[in-house]
Amino acid sequence: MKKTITVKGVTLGEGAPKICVPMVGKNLEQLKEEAVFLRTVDLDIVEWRVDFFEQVEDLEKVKEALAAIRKILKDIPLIFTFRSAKEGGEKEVNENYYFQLNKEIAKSGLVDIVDVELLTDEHEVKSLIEIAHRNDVYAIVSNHDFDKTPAKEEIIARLRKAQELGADLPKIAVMPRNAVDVLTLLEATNTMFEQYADRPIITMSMAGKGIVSRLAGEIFGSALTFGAAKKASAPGQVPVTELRNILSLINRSL
Ligand SMILES: O=C1C[C@@](O)(C(=O)O)C[C@@H](O)[C@@H]1O
Repeated sequence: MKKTITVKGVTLGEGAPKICVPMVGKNLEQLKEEAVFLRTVDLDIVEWRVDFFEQVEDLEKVKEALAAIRKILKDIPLIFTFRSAKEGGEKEVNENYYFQLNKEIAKSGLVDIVDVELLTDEHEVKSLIEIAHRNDVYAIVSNHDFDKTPAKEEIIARLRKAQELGADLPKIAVMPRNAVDVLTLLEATNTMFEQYADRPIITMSMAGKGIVSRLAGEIFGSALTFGAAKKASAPGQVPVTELRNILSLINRSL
């Protein structure tokens, strides 16, 4: 039996992939509005993409905004993600602040999952995961290639590296240049799921060409899919309502 992960009643790694919608507000007012709107959307998990927040470099402001978001979202599972510019995000901060921010938030009791990028300081990644676990917070260890799709072996190696570092949810997002690249991502996902995944994994091939990877996770082995409510946080995200219908259709066909 493969392990599943349950966050506030939402189980990843069982049945249809769960739907995560990113929040991309720039300031407190926009974030509050977004959170209120998201309460009306059929989603399973919310991700706060804090790199979109104008005051992300002020830890106290981040905590304040987070408290406001949590108050509105109530018991919806929440992922905290600072996506660096080099991996497709909005901003770059120095690595010290990146880890300080994530560690403080992991200790805050306000989030359920933190996302940490694989290609950062290994020692710091491990230490952040330890802190997260001590505070009952799960860790995604993620990697993004907005330029290309690495070889199957490389995709698997990165997901396994994330496992080795202690990730609860290894994740990789890659950019396809052609249809074969989409197959490469799906094949890597399937092999990882069949042979090495003792815990749920998250994979996607981005942009229009990669769409099948955001829909067919239940077949190939990806536990979470990112959908768009108002504004997408990455190319290729499918509107949530359509996403839920397709995920259910696939689930019923299996
Ligand atoms: O890592 C991911 C996946 C993603 O890049 C996507 O392609 O859907 C969207 C991001 O918000 C999230 O942090």
